[in-house]
Amino acid sequence: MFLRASRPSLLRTAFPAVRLSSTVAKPVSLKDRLAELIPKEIENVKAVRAEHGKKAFGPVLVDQLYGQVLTSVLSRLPALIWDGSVLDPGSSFTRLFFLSAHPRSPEEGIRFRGKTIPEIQAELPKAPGGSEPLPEGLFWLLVTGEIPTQEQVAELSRDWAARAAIPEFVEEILDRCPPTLHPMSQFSLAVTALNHNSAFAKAYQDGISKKDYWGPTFEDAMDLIAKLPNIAGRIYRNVFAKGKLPSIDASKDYSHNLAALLGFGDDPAFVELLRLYITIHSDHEGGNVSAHTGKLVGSALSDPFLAYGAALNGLAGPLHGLANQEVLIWLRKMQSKLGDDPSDEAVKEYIWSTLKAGQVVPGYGHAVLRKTDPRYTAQREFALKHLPDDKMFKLVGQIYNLVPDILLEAGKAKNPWPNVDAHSGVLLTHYGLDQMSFYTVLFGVSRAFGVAAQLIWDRALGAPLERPKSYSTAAIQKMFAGKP
Ligand SMILES: CC(=O)SCCNC(=O)CCNC(=O)[C@H](O)C(C)(C)COP(=O)(O)OP(=O)(O)OC[C@H]1O[C@@H](n2cnc3c(N)ncnc32)[C@H](O)[C@@H]1OP(=O)(O)O
Ligand SMILES: O=C([O-])CC(=O)C(=O)O
Repeated sequence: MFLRASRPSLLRTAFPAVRLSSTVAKPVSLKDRLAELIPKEIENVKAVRAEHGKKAFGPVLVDQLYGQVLTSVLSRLPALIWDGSVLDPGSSFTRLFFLSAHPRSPEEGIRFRGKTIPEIQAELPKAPGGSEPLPEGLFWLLVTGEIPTQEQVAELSRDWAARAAIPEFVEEILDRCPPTLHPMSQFSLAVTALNHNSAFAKAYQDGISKKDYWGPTFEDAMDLIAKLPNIAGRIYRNVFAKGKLPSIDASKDYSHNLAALLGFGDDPAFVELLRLYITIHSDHEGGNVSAHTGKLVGSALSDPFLAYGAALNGLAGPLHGLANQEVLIWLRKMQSKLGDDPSDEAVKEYIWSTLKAGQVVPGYGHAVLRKTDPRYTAQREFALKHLPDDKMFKLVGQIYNLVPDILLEAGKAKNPWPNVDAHSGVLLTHYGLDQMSFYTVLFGVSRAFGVAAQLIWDRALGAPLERPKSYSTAAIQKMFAGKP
């Protein structure tokens, strides 16, 4: 709301804090003042980028600090150590520093400790009668760099089952959440509250030496992973009124227990899907929002529960993990508008209408990948094997044939190909888990594996506090003023 200074004396009496000039209106509300300042600052930033954008600032260009030109600096600058997984070793560095001298790398996608998804599918231990890898084996691989034996994996299943119970007060927190509170907010609340029993926080208070940090961090990391199925199951049953939570079965693997807690334990195909799902969503090197947040918060020696609670809040954003929910909402809207069997022309028009409305096509594009996400391909192969005739699966395939050309024609997205989130919801929906606001919780259960593995190593190797330098636009202007 703006006050006109037409009657200065009256205004001064009623609003003494308002500074008046005889001619200019001054907003009294902070938001109104901000609304005035924003367009001016947008112009100012444009001018700074036009004048100084191509000037080198350390290893980067000024423009890259603001992002979007050439490529956002943060997704290219080697800045983090992350041991569990890497997207195309070497190529990002090459592209940042030797852009013109080297051909563009194809960015083939994730490797867990050097192994591609098909390789881990072949090499990691399976459940009796199962054909998908057990996430227990993936965690062993992330932590040690080694493929575990069947016995080692069985021991992890038993250990996690033994640690699975959550404190009563955490159950109460969840039971008191309104069902309208998003499942990811409930998830983050519960994980943060687990810090109550953190072995690391206690050991730190008791004066543990730096060289011993990794021990209690390991215990917390194991507790964190072990307790997630009970938290996820409780949220699912509370929010969607799905009845009483069963107990953990110590003779079953992690994914089987998670499926049972959600009410799908009797469906072997769903259990297999969860094994694949948790394995492939676990880790995507260190710079993605959730993993990086976990590492950043952990660098302050916040315990693994606090660090992972923070990571979950990042995963809950629609440009990151929540995109799997957004994909399903988008597909459902498309189906309700165009019917079950739409023509390519109708689908194209729907995709264009999304872009023209200033929205992103969910499930497409990526900050680092430059081709179809191999996690998308793994899920597509699962669908071809288990649900080839599913209508929504067919729609996902149809969209795959149309979106990349449209994104290329629109001319903004650097990667027109699908990411992991373009496919996951369709698989879950097929088995009856069609409450899309819950999907990112499952992603969160899985991502804990990667973040926890790295937190253990960060404490073992004495990783430093993370504190990047930042600059204001005014500082940039001052620094480069008058310089060619
Ligand atoms: C597990 C995961 O986190 S995977 C990613 C999940 N997220 C999604 O699927 C959401 C849709 N995708 C996107 O929004 C983006 O591709 C991201 C967030 C994944 C990557 O973002 P960026 O690294 O900034 O991508 P990029 O450099 O290609 O962006 C350049 C422009 O293209 C646009 N763009 C990128 N992807 C898309 C898309 N799928 N639909 C429409 N526009 C897009 C960006 O919004 C940006 O526009 P702007 O210049 O107006 O700001
Ligand atoms: O790597 C990224 O930025 C996003 C992503 O795909 C993930 O975290 O799984």
